[in-house]
Amino acid sequence: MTSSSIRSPPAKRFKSELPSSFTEVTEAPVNALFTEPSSSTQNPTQQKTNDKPAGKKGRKQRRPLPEAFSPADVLFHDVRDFLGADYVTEILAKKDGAEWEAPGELGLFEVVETTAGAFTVSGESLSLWTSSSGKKWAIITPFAHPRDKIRCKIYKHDRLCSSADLMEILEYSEEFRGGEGDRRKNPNAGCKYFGECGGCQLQPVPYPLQLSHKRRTVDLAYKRFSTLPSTSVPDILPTIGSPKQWAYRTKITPHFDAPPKWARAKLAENAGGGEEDLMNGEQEARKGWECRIGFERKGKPGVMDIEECPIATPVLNVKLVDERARVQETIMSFKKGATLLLRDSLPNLEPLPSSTNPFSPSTPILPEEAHIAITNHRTPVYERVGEFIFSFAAGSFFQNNNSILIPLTTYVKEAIFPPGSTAFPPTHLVDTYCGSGLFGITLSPCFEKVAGVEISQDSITAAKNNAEMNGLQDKTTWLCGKAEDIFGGLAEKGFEGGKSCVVVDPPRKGCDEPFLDQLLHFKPLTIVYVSCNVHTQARDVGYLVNESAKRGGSEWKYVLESLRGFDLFPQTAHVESVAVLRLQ
Ligand SMILES: C[S@@+](CC[C@H](N)C(=O)[O-])C[C@H]1O[C@@H](n2cnc3c(N)ncnc32)[C@H](O)[C@@H]1O
Repeated sequence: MTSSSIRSPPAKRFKSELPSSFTEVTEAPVNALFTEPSSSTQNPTQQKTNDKPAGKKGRKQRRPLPEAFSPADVLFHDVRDFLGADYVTEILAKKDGAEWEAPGELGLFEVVETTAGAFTVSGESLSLWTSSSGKKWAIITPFAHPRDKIRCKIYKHDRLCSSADLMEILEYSEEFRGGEGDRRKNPNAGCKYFGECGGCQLQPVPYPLQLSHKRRTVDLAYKRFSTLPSTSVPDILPTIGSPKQWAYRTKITPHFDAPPKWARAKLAENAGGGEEDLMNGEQEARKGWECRIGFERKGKPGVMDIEECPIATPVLNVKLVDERARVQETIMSFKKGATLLLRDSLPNLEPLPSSTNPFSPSTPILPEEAHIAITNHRTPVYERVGEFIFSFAAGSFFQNNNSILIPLTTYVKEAIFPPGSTAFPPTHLVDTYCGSGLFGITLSPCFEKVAGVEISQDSITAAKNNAEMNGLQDKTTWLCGKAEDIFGGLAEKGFEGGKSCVVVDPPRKGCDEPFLDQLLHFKPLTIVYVSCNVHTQARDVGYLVNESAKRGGSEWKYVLESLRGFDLFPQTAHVESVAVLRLQ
């Protein structure tokens, strides 16, 4: 794999420039930084002359292949590209299980010194190990970056690769360090849990390079999973950065484990006594283990104790102190672990906007300090996106980075109505997988009619309520039902493909074929597909483009006009991808 996997300069086809509301953060120039395997590594003390499998002699390891489009599948593609597709194809063709067998020299719990050569899509490092007989193998180590010289310890073998724990960075690569979260630069920067917490893989990476990484992710996803020829995939446009790169996350869900069984048994021993016995018993039962409240450890079981999360909004971190104290105090009453919910909200609106007294866009924007944190799943949360107000139950879906929602929704609007276009503009919008109506409501000023479709009745109720709070009850329709069988229901409400645009924003698993088939049958003028999983998006977009070419013959087809990532999740490896398809 080489740097040519990212094409530049950016596409010319989608003329729309960034809306004025964008805080543009320029990407770092994309070069070989991410991808070149550096020189291969052999631990000199471990060199042997043959490739006996590291597992039991002769035993074939039969392991299930990862589910298509899953993180494990994406990782396997990273490994394949890193080792060389031809080399991997050759190994897989042998059908003797060789792809599962780590070189004998690379035993479990081996400590290896190596130089990281590439970045996986999920932000881990890949190093190349070549055995003395020439077998190539990848070592995956989190929290290291391309060109870092590292010491790591192998803990698991997998197909053509091994996973390792990072023990030490012997020499830092300069390109991938020096971001705001690099604690070498400033010991108080970023997060003190970086290197252990599974949440943010990219913290030390300068932000422009984070954006380049996400652009590369979109590019790779379409190469790997869309089945489209390169001529049908436009150059990936630069990733749009998040206005806030820290303190942006409006929802966090820390977990905690229940006390160990033996501790609860100790407590039970004293249950029959008086109050003093009970207190002493509880003190005893609390000894010898720690109540940890936080997030999962990377690559290890169990929860890490985390007092503060620097990507969460300030009000959530303040509330986290109280929530942690509450759990620590009552932990002995828990038989099972649990997950806390902390959600950032505007304070209750008074009077509550309604269809007769809708939210006024001139309402002053409240400062950060006025926000509150909600912890009950059912309590309504209020969030403002530009001139619109949204309310939804704290436990239901809403995008987690409010700071980028105006750029995102403005971009979708401008993709539907490209400046200077002479094409017939859509008058109707169908917001599929609409949640509480984010796209339908924010884009409503551009349309005569808007319909939202959603599987969750609670979200549809919220969407209807949001339409009313914004005075949009007359031009909007919200339908609960599976998106898989919805376009028929819209026809009677005056929605025809020939005057409509469809926004598609499914969950991570993407759309299923019945939905995509109905979408093709509906034949809207424009489809804007927004996704937090670019791999399933690439699959679905490939299906739409390929099937439309088959079904439309020489009459019509969908063309993938533009592709771009939005950074809804700074410091993490996740990207939100927006694909624009136009009917031709
Ligand atoms: C990624 S969220 C997007 C929500 C909304 N567009 C937003 O940005 O706030 C995906 C939504 O799809 C809904 N959903 C999941 N499966 C669905 C299906 N088969 N049909 C319709 N909606 C579905 C979920 O309830 C969820 O609200």
